[in-house]
Amino acid sequence: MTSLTRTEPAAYGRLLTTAPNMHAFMAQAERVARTEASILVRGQTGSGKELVARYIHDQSRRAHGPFHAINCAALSRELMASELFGHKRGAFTGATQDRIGLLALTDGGTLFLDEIAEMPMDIQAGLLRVLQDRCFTPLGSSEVVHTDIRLVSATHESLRRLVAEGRFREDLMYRIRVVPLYLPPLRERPGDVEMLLGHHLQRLNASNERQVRHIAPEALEALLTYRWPGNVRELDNVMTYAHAIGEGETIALIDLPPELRGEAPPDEAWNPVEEAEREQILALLQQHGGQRQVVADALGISRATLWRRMKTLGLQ
Ligand SMILES: Nc1ncnc2c1ncn2[C@@H]1O[C@H](COP(=O)(O)OP(=O)(O)OP(=O)(O)O)[C@@H](O)[C@H]1O
Repeated sequence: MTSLTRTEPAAYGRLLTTAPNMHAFMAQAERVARTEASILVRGQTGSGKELVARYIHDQSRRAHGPFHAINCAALSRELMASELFGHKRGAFTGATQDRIGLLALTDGGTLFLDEIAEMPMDIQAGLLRVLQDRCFTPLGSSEVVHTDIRLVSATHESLRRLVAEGRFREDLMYRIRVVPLYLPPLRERPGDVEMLLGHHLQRLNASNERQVRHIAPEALEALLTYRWPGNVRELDNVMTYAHAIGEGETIALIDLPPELRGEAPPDEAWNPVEEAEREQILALLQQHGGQRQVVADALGISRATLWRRMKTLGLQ
């Protein structure tokens, strides 16, 4: 069995790494943090872009000012406009009260705009005005509000390509990517997968009954050779799953999700009843440190039935 070697990572705020290219990346982030330049972090999903933005804020002269983050992909056009610019009561149906937007709330601080490529064109125009003239107008108001924000944006897409396709304003692109930073994906950070496996196991051991001490060699091989398209977030989820699903001190290959074992995931046809059952079993496994007998007792079924249900639900 393989016990993970515990390499002490460097911590940049909450971002942990042991990789030389990441130390270089964070040193660069630290240097630009001290300027007022707008920064665009380019990186894959789950690779830590928000942690980088937070670190830049904490290292900047604005560290004592506010830090706010907004994910442009998660909001409708209307909600994004009102989140950012705020609105006056009566500005639209449902606006029953005045609302102060993030652009005003972040005055003197740093605003992190995640997935900026998803920002609709008319909101882009409003943001450009903030960067050029340091002012904006809340929805339904004629008042001009002044604000002093430092912008850190992030995208997993090429803004140049979006500009060429007419989906992103060229003038705004130049304003927000004064300094572009390219965050390496997890698979290009030497040593980080192993370090993060150890880190997450320690965290999971601390909050669960099950105490994992080893990873079986073939499971470790699968974890180290996987491409991690969802980066650190995916690694975190995979370890939470493996910790909940297996038993005893060792994570075995069978405890890993199918994609890590080189298999297609179980039938994707979504079944809400099965989904609810899957969640219930996972929650109980987590709660009882992976002890299947206790989980079977809690569900009022035999251990063999639990095993069969878990197999049907793609949990083993
Ligand atoms: N190097 C790291 N060390 C420890 N935790 C990390 C690291 N990178 C990311 N994480 C964790 O992984 C998760 C995803 O990170 P984060 O939200 O910063 O990624 P992101 O690139 O902004 O994701 P998205 O593109 O989906 O918005 C968070 O829980 C974060 O704490």
